[in-house]
Amino acid sequence: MNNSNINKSITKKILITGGAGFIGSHVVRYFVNTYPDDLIFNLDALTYAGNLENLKDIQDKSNYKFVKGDITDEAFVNRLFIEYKFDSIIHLAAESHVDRSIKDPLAFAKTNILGTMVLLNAFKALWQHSWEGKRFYHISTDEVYGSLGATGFFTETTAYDPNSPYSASKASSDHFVRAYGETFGMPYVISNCSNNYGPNQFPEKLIPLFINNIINNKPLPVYGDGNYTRDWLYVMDHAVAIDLIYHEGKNGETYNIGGFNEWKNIDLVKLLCKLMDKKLGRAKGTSEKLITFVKDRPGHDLRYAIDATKINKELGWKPSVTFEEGLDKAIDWYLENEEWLTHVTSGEYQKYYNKQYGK
Ligand SMILES: Cc1cn([C@H]2C[C@H](O)[C@@H](COP(=O)(O)OP(=O)(O)O[C@H]3O[C@H](CO)[C@@H](O)[C@H](O)[C@H]3O)O2)c(=O)[nH]c1=O
Repeated sequence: MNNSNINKSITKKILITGGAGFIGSHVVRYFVNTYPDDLIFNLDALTYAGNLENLKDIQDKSNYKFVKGDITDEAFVNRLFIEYKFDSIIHLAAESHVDRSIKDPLAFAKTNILGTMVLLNAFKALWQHSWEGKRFYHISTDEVYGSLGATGFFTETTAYDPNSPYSASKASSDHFVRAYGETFGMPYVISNCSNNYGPNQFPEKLIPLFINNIINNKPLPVYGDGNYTRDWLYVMDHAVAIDLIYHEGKNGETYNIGGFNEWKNIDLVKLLCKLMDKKLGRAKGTSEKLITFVKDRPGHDLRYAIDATKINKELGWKPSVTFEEGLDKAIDWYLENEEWLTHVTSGEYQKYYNKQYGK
């Protein structure tokens, strides 16, 4: 196994997949602005969840290039790798919504497993003769570990035990990345993160969906009894962790990333309602009336909680944004960008970009 880590001082061609999506767009912007000497390529299929509007502030930077394409298109990906000879990959492109994975598991296997393998193969074909200074970084999820009971934490050595088609597909892609490391000597690193929130998140996930519904006076569908627990992390803190792991993480290692910030869904939703009433100048208790308990998600994981000691001790990372600050910033962003919300939910941006980039 090649243990050399990434050298910051040498100009690199870095491919970020899924860079037009929620977490990806924050990572792309951070890298483009922080590393002007590196060339940042953003490969994204611009599905319903990807949006170039998310990156309009950096679209003309000389160290940034957008490429529209699907990671499952093997011939296209191989051509791209031969043309640009990427030094490293930060792989975020994925189908990510658990409810969608229950409706269409195959789409998740295709993008998350097959797509990852296409990238691994293309990277292997380029560099197998010499892996020096190269790295495949797979961005993954804490859901691969399955569900916790009322106590305990996921650590990097917790056994994988995925429950949803989404988490099974991410667990599988993690395994393939490790297998390419063991079998072909590919230098890799993996991180598994908890629930992200912040600007630009597609309003199907809990926080942006409920903000959007409160704005529009629509019901807030809380699954089951609402006593499910998630750990929440502001998306920019995730982007900073990714930067640290990419540059300073050890090859062949996994890092867990979390917010040290557990909330029961129902408590989080009530807090959101309170904050939104204040922001919208509505009477106390107005938004809470929108809470509607609905049928539970099948196979709903009870609790996720991350032990982020390793990344803290080894790389000095910890979240910088408190939940109060983060929620406040996120709510303000959605209120200031209601047009974005309308456009992404109507698919209008997609039509525009698909026309512009050909589809
Ligand atoms: C959309 C929705 C969600 N929920 C519940 C289900 C979960 O317990 C919690 C959060 O749901 P979601 O926002 O869908 O996120 P969750 O299933 O935890 O998964 C997220 O977090 C994962 C990391 O833990 C990421 O890997 C996934 O890509 C991301 O989608 O809220 C509701 O009660 N009602 C809803 O309408």
